[in-house]
Amino acid sequence: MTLEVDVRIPRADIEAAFEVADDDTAAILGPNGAGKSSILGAITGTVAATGQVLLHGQNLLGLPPHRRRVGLLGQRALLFPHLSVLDNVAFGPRSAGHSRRRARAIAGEWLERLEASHWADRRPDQLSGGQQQRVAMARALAAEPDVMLLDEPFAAIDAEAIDGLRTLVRRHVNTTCIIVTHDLPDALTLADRVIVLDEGRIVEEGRTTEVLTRPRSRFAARIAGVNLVTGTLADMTLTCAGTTVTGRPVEDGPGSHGVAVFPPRAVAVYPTRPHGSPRNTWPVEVCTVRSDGPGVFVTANHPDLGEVTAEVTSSAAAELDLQVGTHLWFAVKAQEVDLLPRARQHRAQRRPRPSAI
Ligand SMILES: Nc1ncnc2c1ncn2[C@@H]1O[C@H](COP(=O)(O)OP(=O)(O)OP(=O)(O)O)[C@@H](O)[C@H]1O
Repeated sequence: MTLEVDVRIPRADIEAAFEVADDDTAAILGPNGAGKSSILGAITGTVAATGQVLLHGQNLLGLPPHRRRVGLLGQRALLFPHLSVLDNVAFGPRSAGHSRRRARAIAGEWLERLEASHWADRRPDQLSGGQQQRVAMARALAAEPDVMLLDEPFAAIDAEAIDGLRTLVRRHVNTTCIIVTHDLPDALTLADRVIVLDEGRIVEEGRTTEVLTRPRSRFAARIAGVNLVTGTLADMTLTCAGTTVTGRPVEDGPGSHGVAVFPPRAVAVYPTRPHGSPRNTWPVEVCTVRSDGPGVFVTANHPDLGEVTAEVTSSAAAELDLQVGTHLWFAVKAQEVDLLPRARQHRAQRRPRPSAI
């Protein structure tokens, strides 16, 4: 369902209007205090707002929070400490009017989908933070929300658990969704579109890869400023037109669409083809040269990969003939390249909701 947001939030002078298309995911990015959580609060009903939040043509602002069919997963799991994991997850279906038995059956199914059924009888304090967050995700999804809001859902999770949780979100959050994040991989792997908020106003909005490759706002430039190449993933490669980019192994398997991400400082620049070179060695033609502080950014075109930017020191720049049209070689070590599955491409792999049991 398409979500149309056009709200004013008096507590912090926030005014924002945007739309999230049916079953799309939008990432809201922005500096601390920009108003990201307040906007989610306006949608859930915990923050006072005027204007409208339209879903099925109905203005959610006129409804009490429990009737909005909006699910929220925040930084902390906030499970009910006195209930078992199963009963925590059954809470949503039970509140929606299902019998206790049916609510537990739905909860059991969600726990299985999120690979958490072995904790069904435990209490929340017997689980790690990452495990609790997985249960909280099951609890939110078991209520079958029309819209899912994720407010920095991995911010308090140990680094090694984040990839697994992100994969679960990709597979199982199959409804219109907004994620607030500071993390580039979250935006790239989960969001179709990016909305950048600063001081309560939207300063930039667009398709994720476009905003992150050509950021116009200072904030997007700060978290992006990376090279992104889109293509088809295999275990350790991404193929774009006829060129293969080798990187670190990817979890989400061969055949899916993905993106190779590497920072300009990882790109080495040579006037001729380097010997004993890394796997990723590409002939390019310079299109722009820009100085920024101590670094010089050289953007060059490759016939398959498109524009790639390298950052070199000013002394290295002086030794190279950096004119528009100069032919150079760019080289990037495979361990500097992150391969990530793209947001949209997993829609087909997503499973139906388990309410059909
Ligand atoms: N309960 C509150 N009452 C009044 N003002 C608040 C309240 N909570 C937050 N604010 C103000 O609202 C503004 C936006 O805060 P919000 O938490 O929405 O920003 P954010 O972009 O989510 O920030 P962060 O990334 O730090 O979580 C800030 O100026 C903040 O001081």
